[in-house]
Amino acid sequence: MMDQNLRLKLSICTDPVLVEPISDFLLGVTESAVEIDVADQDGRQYLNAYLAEADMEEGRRRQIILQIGAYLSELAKIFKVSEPSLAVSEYAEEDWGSNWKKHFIPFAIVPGLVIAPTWERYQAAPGEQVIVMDPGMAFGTGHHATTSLCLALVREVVERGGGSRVLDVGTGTGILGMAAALYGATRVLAIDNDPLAVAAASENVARNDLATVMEVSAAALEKVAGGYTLVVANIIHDTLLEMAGALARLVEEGGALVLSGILQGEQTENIVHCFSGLGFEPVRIDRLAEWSALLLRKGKG
Ligand SMILES: C[S@@+](CC[C@H](N)C(=O)[O-])C[C@H]1O[C@@H](n2cnc3c(N)ncnc32)[C@H](O)[C@@H]1O
Repeated sequence: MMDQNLRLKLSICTDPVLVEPISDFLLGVTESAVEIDVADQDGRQYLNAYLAEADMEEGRRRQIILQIGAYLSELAKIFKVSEPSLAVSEYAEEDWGSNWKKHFIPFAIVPGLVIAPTWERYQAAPGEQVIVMDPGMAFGTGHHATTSLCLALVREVVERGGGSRVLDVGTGTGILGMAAALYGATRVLAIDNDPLAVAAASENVARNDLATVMEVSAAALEKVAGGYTLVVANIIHDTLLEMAGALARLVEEGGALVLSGILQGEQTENIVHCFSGLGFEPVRIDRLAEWSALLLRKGKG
C-alpha cells in the first residue's frame, strides 16, 4: 500500500511520432495531466504524465502500469518505431491540482471551437465558440482523438442543416451535444448510463447556458423515442455493435449517424458492414492516430 495522498508520475521517452497518440491515451483514458518537453538532441521527446487517481492499491498500480506499458508497445508496433521507455515515480497531492490546472489550458479542439477550463477567463476571438468545463469529471474534455474526430463530423452535418434534432449517445461531459447546439442544432438530447457523466454533462450544459436547447438524461437508449436528424455515439466498437439496432431505429430517413470509438482496420470494417445491413451508406471515414470516425447516411436519398 502506498502512503496517503500520493499519485503516479509517468515519464515517457519516445519517438516524436508517438507523442500525440500517447497524450490522447493518457489524457482521455487515464485522465492524466500531460506535459511535453521539446525534443532532446537524440531526436526523442519526453512526456511527463500526472495521473489523477490517488493512493492506488498495489494491485491497481501494477495493473495501470502494465496497461500503459502494453499500450506503448502496441503503438510502437503500429507506427514501426522503437518502443518508448517508461519510468514511474510518485508525487504528493498538493502538486497535482497545480499541475492539472497548468496543463488544462484553453485549446481549439477544432478550428473555431475552444475548450476552456472554468478557472480561466477566456476571451473569445470574433467568430470563435467556447465551451467551458472542468477536466476529470467524466470522459470528454476534448483531448481524445475520437472526440475531435466526432466534433468535425458533427459540425459538418449540423452546419449543412442536419441539426434540427440531435441525439448524443454516451455524452460523457456533454461535449458533442453542446458543440452541436453551438453549431446551430435546435434540439439536443444527451444520454449516458454513467450517473457521474449525467451529473457532469448537466452541470456543463447549465454553465454554458445551453439548457433551453439541450437536455441530459440517464434514460436507456432503448427507451428513447422519435426520429433524429443526427445521432452521434462515441463509444467502443463492441458496444456500438450491441446498440446498432437501436441507433439505426432512432435516425430518421435521410438522417446522419456519426460513430467513433472505433479502431482503424477490422473494427471499422465491422461497423461499416453492420450498419450497411441496417440501411446505412458510409459517406465519410476520418482517421486520427489509430482511430476512425464514420459519417453514415440512412437510406439512399
Ligand atoms: C468514450 S466516452 C465519450 C464521451 C463523449 N461523447 C466524447 O465524445 O468525448 C463514452 C461514454 O459512453 C458512455 N456509455 C458507455 N456505454 C453506454 C451505454 N450503453 N449507454 C449510454 N452511455 C454509455 C460512457 O459512460 C462514456 O461516458
